[in-house]
Amino acid sequence: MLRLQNLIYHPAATPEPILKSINLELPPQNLGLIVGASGSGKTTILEILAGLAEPTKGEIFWRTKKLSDLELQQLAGLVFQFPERHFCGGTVLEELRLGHPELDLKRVKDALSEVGLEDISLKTSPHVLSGGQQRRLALAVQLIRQPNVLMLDEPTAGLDWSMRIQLAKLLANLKKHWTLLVVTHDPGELIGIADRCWTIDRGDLQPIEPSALNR
Ligand SMILES: Nc1ncnc2c1ncn2[C@@H]1O[C@H](COP(=O)(O)OP(=O)(O)OP(=O)(O)O)[C@@H](O)[C@H]1O
Repeated sequence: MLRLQNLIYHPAATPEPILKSINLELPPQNLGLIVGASGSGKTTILEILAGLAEPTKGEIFWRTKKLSDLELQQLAGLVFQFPERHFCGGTVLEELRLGHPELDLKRVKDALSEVGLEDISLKTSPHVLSGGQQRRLALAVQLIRQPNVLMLDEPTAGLDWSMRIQLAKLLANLKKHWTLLVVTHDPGELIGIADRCWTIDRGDLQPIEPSALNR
């Protein structure tokens, strides 16, 4: 269970807090969906959970353990918006092993098969993959590290309708083994696979029934 307790993020330069005492609980093997407009604070939540920004106040727990920034970096696998823009390996294998040259081939292949890319050659350049395959590879890059929570920032942005459906199916499959937290301004096909939903408006996070997002 991931738990955020009274989390505030208020940089000195901003008149209003960017996150206003937010609370969130996400059980294991659930998909949590945070929906909010541009600038509402979605990416900031993920950056804090990935240990990339320090909250002003509040606590983050995994099960009963309160986590430090360093522990957060190990907890979370963050897939940025448009992750394919950040690929820097010359091949799929290099991309998966970036920062982890010791990872054995079995682990590489397991990560690829988790995202349905078991048939691609490890020598392929990430840049020649289709848009949908690139998103899958970006997920595998995080999954290979076996994070406790896989976090995705606008995972369906820039994908066409059929690729969005395929990605939603993949995420529904992944949550059988992993805990997922997704943030988006455009929930669409993600609503149907979400177990818990929240809306965020100017840093104010509130729970909402997934069915209410469809209205
Ligand atoms: N360290 C910071 N200092 C000042 N302002 C910040 C800081 N971090 C974030 N902000 C501001 O907080 C607001 C929320 O940003 P955030 O990126 O979390 O929003 P978002 O909901 O992810 O929007 P988008 O989808 O457009 O990225 C924005 O107005 C942003 O400029």
